[in-house]
Amino acid sequence: MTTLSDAYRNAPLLPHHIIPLDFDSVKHVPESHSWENSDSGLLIRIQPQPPESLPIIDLADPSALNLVGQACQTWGMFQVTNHGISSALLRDVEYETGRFFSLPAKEKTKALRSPGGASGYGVARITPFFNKFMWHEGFTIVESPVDHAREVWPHAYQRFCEVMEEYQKKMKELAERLLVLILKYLGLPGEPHDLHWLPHPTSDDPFRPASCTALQLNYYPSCPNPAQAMGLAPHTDSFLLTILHQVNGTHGGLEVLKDGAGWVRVVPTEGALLVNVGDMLRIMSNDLFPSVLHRVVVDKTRHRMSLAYFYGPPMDHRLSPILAGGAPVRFRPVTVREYIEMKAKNLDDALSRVRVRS
Ligand SMILES: C=C1C[C@]23C[C@H]1CC[C@H]2[C@@]12CCC[C@@](C)(C(=O)O1)[C@H]2[C@@H]3C(=O)O
Ligand SMILES: O=C(O)CCC(=O)C(=O)O
Ligand SMILES: [Fe+2]
Repeated sequence: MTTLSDAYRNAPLLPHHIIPLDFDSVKHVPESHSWENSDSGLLIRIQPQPPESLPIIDLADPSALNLVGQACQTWGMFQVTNHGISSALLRDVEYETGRFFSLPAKEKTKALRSPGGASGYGVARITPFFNKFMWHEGFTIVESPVDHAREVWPHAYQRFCEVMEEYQKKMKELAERLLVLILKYLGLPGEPHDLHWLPHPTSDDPFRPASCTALQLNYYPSCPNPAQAMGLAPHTDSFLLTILHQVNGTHGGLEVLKDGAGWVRVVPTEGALLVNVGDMLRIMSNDLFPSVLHRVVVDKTRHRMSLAYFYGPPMDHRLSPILAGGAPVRFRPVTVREYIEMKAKNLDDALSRVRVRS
């Protein structure tokens, strides 16, 4: 079986593209982290637009299928309520995430991601594509975090692992529930032969191949000069769907690039989870659903945390557009593994490399 690390092995990172700055030790934004006069500096300016609120969809609503489909088509992003994730579990993951990031830098680097690996502590994977560093620390979990958690807490790693594993289990159920709706909306025919990795409504296959998933814990320290810094640089997510939980959601920080309007702030709704379309779903929808560019801005006094769960098909699955009614094909087939490798090497160009030119 191929894993996420196999896909990343061919695009290893340099050490300075793994180890985050010790943010506790700085009083000013260092040159390495100042985007003000860099190519992407223009991007930082906060737009005067009022904050946008994304559609909020109640999953218990009988018309959820259409609402979800419409939101994917217009925004590529929406919020869900009645999502089945208990507030107790959310509180537990928040607590454990905070417990990790509040450790001294020296302790956190014990869980450092290896150069060719996918999991562990470090800067965002997209860092090498920008000439400035982000005001951000991440901890990527692929399946079980036990190996890294043990390095950090040799005797007290269990609670962290239990909570993160339970959260991933619940996230997977939610992601699959959403995908079944979305694929129905796209007009998937009755017996999807090559989609046997999705749960079947009536007969669940015990030999169903494992989907490719990851959980990313994000930490954005407070920043002495937010106008100079970038929390997370503009990117689209790679997998089918991302489900985002914003800790203490009320103050936000996430922004999306909206046609004609520039960067607009997304206001989180308490208790709702945010879902966004990734590149792989864009391919499957034959470009009907946009995978929107988003970024994170930081705050002068408050740090921010978020948990992003990424759900994709199994590594060896061949992605191709689902075509309802003879539309021209916009993307050529590509396996999940190939796409992840392309993205690791080319970032934003990855999608255009699978696009069929007309
Ligand atoms: C399973 C995934 C999805 C990854 C890569 C890998 C683990 C971490 C994810 C993120 C999280 C932060 C933004 C992003 C752009 C990044 O730099 O790392 C994401 C990326 C992607 O969606 O491509
Ligand atoms: O922290 C956020 O709000 C967004 C995180 C994100 O975009 C990601 O992890 O891919
Ligand atoms: Fe993202």
